[in-house]
Amino acid sequence: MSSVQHTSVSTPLIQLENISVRRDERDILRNIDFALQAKEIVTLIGPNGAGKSTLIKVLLGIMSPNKGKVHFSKKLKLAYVPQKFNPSASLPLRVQDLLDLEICAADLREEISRDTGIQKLLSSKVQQLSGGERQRVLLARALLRQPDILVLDEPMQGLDIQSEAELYDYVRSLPERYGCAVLMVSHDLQWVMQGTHRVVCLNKHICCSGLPESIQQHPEYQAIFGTQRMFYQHHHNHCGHSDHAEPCSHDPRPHIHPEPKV
Ligand SMILES: Nc1ncnc2c1ncn2[C@@H]1O[C@H](COP(=O)(O)OP(=O)(O)OP(=O)(O)O)[C@@H](O)[C@H]1O
Repeated sequence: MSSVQHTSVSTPLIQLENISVRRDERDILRNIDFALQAKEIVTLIGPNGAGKSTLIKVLLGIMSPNKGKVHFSKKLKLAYVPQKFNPSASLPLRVQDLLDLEICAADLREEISRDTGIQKLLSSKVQQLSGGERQRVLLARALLRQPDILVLDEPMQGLDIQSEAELYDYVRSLPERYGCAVLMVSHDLQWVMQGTHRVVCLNKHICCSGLPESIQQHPEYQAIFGTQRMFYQHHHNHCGHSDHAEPCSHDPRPHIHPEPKV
C-alpha cells in the first residue's frame, strides 16, 4: 500500500483524451489518456525526451495538441513551477514584485512566504537568486495563486539535500492544506515511491501507470529503469529519504527552512 493514500474517485479536475503532439515531423506524444482528480498527487516519470514537459504544456494550454481533447471539470486555476526561469538581466524585478503579481490575503501571503523560507529574500533581485532560492520563490508564487492544480516540473533542481527533503514533505502536505492537486515531473524514484498517490510512466506514450508499489513490477517500467533499483515503501510520516526532513520544534507543520547565509 502506498505511504500516501488518495481514495476519492469522482469527476476528474482535468482529463486528456487521446492526445497526440507532433512537431517537425516527429511524434512527441502519442494517444495519451490521462486524468487528475482533486487533491491527488501524481508524478510523471520517464527518460529524457519522453515528452513529460510537453504533456504538462498541453495540460496548461501552453502547447496545442495535433489530436485529442483536454476536458476541464470547471474553470480551473492552474499554477506552474517551470524547470527553467531566466528573466532578462535588464528587468529590474525584485522577489516582492514577482509575488505581488498574485492577489491573495495578507495572512496567506505571510504563511506561504514563511513556509517556503523566502521571507529574507523579498527585496532581492530575482536575477541574483541562487538556483535553490529561485525554486522556492517560484513555488511560493505558484501557491499564492491558490491553484486547483499545482504543476511542478522537476522542482528539486538547485536545492540542497535538507531543503529537498523539506520540499518533499511540504509538497505532500499541500493537498490537505490548500486543497490543490499536484502534478509533478520527477526523476527521483525515491520520491515517486514515497510521496505519490499515483505514477504515470511516459515514453511518448503511457507505458504504464498505477500505484507506486505496483508500477515497479511492470515490464515497460523495468525496461526503462531496470530492476536493480527497487524501492520499498515505509509507512512513516516522512517521505522516506535517507536524508528526510527532521520534525521541527518551532513549527510541526511541513515547511522549508531558509537557505543558510554564509
Ligand atoms: N516545440 C517543439 N518543437 C520541436 N520539438 C520539440 C518541441 N518541444 C519539445 N520537442 C522535442 O520533444 C521531445 C520531448 O521533449 P520534452 O521536453 O517534453 O521531454 P522531457 O520528457 O520533459 O525531457 P527531460 O526529462 O529531458 O526534461 C524532445 O526530443 C524535444 O526536443
